[in-house]
Amino acid sequence: MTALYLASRSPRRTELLRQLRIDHQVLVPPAGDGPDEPQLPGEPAAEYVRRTAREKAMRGEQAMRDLGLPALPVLAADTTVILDGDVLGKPADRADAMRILARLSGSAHEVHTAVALAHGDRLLEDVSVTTVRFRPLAPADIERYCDSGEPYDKAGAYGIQGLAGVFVERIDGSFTGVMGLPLFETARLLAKVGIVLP
Ligand SMILES: Cc1cn([C@H]2C[C@H](O)[C@@H](COP(=O)(O)OP(=O)(O)OP(=O)(O)O)O2)c(=O)[nH]c1=O
Repeated sequence: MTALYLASRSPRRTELLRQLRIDHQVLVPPAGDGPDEPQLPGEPAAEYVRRTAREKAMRGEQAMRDLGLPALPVLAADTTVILDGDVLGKPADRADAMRILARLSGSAHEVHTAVALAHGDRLLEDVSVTTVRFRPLAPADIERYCDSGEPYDKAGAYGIQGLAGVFVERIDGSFTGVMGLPLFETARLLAKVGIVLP
């Protein structure tokens, strides 16, 4: 039986929720809804990621009502890579991916994944913050990685779960959070609306 709606186009989020064996239905607002809200002037990166996750959950809940679907909790998340206070989002193109990866090379960055759960008049949220340290990347590493096609739909132009795993010297935090849905925080939110894991 469907326990919740996942308001996300991210295949990683579906996969991670499946790992918890939670029956869910993907519910994305109609195409043409546009990209995520841009960062507001002066808005700190850490607040931006939380707000974006809340807005995704609220848009999902609106879509549930508009479609006349049975009322269930709506889960959404947003993942952002932060370096020196700058938000490194999804790369616009290859040159952008190369520029982002060059910035990540040989240093540590933070990955924030905010999770929001809308249910009735409640909007619950949590955030996972992970520090990821990259080894120094040679220009040839960056070229090859961009050729793989992996950077393009991912915040910070990399996926820890794929080829970029070899760039990661260490992480301090949540692997699933870096991938897009922190399972510890997600399970804790789901418990608050009575969804227990098998
Ligand atoms: C850093 C990192 C990000 N990512 C992905 C997770 C997210 O899908 C994406 C960040 O973009 P998001 O804007 O958080 O999510 P999305 O646009 O893919 O999906 P939706 O808004 O519909 O929920 O980057 C990885 O898969 N691995 C990683 O290591």
